[in-house]
Amino acid sequence: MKELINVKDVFFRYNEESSDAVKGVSFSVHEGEWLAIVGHNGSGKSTLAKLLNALLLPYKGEIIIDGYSSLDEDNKWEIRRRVGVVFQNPDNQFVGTSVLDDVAFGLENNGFPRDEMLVRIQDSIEKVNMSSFLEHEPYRLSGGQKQRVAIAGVIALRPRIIILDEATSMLDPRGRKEVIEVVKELNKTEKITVISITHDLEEAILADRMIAMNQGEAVLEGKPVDIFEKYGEQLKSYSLDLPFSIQLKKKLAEKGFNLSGNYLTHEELVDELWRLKLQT
Ligand SMILES: Nc1ncnc2c1ncn2[C@@H]1O[C@H](COP(=O)(O)OP(=O)(O)OP(=O)(O)O)[C@@H](O)[C@H]1O
Repeated sequence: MKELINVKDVFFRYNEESSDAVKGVSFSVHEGEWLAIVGHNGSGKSTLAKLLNALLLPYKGEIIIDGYSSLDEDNKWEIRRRVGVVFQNPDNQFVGTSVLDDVAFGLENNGFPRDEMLVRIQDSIEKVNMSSFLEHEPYRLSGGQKQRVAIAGVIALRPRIIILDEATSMLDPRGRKEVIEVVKELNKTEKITVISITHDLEEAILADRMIAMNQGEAVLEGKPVDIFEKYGEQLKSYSLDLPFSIQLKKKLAEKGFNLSGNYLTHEELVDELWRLKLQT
C-alpha cells in the first residue's frame, strides 16, 4: 500500500517561551488506513492535526503528505486539498442556511463549475445518509446529523485523508454511532484514509492502528486490541480509560470466566456473554 503521510521526527512549540507541544513524533500512514491518535487533554493531539493540515509548521523535522512537504510554502494548498478536517463543535461548522448551501460553500470557494458542484453535493450528501435533509436548516439538526453534514462538506472536495479532530466528543451515544458508521463506510468503500483524534478509547477500537500521545510524545503504537491487552496500566497512567468491553473481559477473567478472543464492540461482547451463559 502506498504511504500517504510521513511524519518525521517532528517538533513544534507555540512560542519561544513555551515548551514543545509536539516532541519528536514520527509515524507514517498508508492509503486506506484508519489511524486513531489518542491522548488526554493537552497531550498534543490537536496540534498534530494542525501540523498534518499545514496550518502549523514544525520547527524541526518534516511532514510529507502524498509527496508534498509542508515545509515548502508552495505546497500548502496541495496539502489542504488532500486533507479534510472535521472539528469538534458541530455548531461552529456551518456557513449555509440549508444543508445544500452548506455543502455547496466549500465547492463554490474552490471555483467548481455549477454542474460539477451539483453532482458532488448530491453524491457527498448521499454518502452521509442526509439526502432527505437537503433543504433543512443546519442548526435544527441533531448533533450527529450536523457532523454528518460537516463530513459531507469535507468529502465534497474529495480529499484523500479525513482528520476527525474530536469530531464525536460533543455528541450523544446515538450521534456518535451515526458519525462513526459513516466514517467506517467511507474508509471501507471509498478507501478514504482516516485519522481520528480522540481521548475516547471506545472510538479508537475501530481503527487499524493506534498511537497514544502523552505530553507531546507518541508513547505507544500498535493495533488497538494489542495495546489495550498489553498496556492497560500504562494507558491509565496517561489518564485514558480502557474501553468497557476490555475492562469487563479483564474483570471476568479475574473471576475465572475467560472470554475466548477479543470482543471489542458492545454487540460482539453481548453475543459472547450469551454464548458463555448458555454453556454454564
Ligand atoms: N494556541 C496555543 N498557544 C499556546 N499554547 C497552546 C496553544 N494551543 C495549544 N497549546 C498548548 O500545547 C499543548 C498541546 O495542546 P493540544 O491542544 O495540541 O492538546 P490536545 O491533546 O489536543 O488537548 P485538547 O483535547 O485539550 O485540545 C498544551 O500544553 C496546550 O496548552
